[in-house]
Amino acid sequence: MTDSSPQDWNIPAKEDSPHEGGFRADLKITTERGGPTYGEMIEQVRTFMDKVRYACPTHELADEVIDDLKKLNAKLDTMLVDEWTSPSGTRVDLPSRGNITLPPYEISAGGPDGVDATVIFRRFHLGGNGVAHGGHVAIAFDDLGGMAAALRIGGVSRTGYLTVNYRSLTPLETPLAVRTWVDRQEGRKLFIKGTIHDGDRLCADMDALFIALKPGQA
Ligand SMILES: CCCCCCCC(=O)SCCNC(=O)CCNC(=O)[C@H](O)C(C)(C)COP(=O)(O)OP(=O)(O)OC[C@H]1O[C@@H](n2cnc3c(N)ncnc32)[C@H](O)[C@@H]1OP(=O)(O)O
Repeated sequence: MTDSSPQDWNIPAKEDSPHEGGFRADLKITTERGGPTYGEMIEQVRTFMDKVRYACPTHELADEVIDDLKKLNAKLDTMLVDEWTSPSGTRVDLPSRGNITLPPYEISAGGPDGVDATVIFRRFHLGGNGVAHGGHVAIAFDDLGGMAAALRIGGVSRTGYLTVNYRSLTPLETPLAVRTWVDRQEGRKLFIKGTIHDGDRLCADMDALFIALKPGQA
């Protein structure tokens, strides 16, 4: 935590926050929270992060940006809610459900047989030499692999392990085809596979284990 605005991030859930265990048990889907321009707000933050990644500000400009950001942070401080009622992660109408921490993806098909999505790694997902950081590739697989597991079992699971094979370079700012699916299930264990393609070229594939949470499990 920086400077003068200490923040208790562990804001307790309210009584009507429908959660149980490690993830929300009763996923109340709404596209209302955060208002009609929430997606544009998230997009502006992503664009800002793109600029930050490549900008070399003067001392004066850095100070100006710091002042502006302090004002914005103070504005958001007035509206912080617990994680269960934050729109980030539940806005199914937005790329990556409005979750700012994820590379933006859009789902084209999803069900018990798997998930098809298009992901775009942004400029701020740069690893080096103009291509995506491998960790960000793994994040895309983790979320979309978890989604394939969730759609199979109709409940939540946590990642046990996740192996990524980086087969070729993963470009930035390019729509990439992601597919994740349940390869097999043994009780609570869901063995998930996934691929990311740039056109016909395989960029990476995934082999993961997700474990369905028991009721109330953290
Ligand atoms: C739609 C949105 C999707 C979002 C998806 C995001 C998913 C995430 O990122 S989750 C965050 C990262 N993951 C974590 O933090 C998980 C941390 N670990 C845990 O909480 C626990 O270890 C947990 C819940 C995974 C499993 O614990 P528990 O419920 O006690 O199960 P446990 O009895 O140990 O294991 C169940 C089975 O899985 C096996 N198993 C567990 N972990 C592993 C592993 N890493 N490798 C291989 N097998 C494993 C066990 O051997 C056991 O097998 P069997 O039934 O054949 O004996």
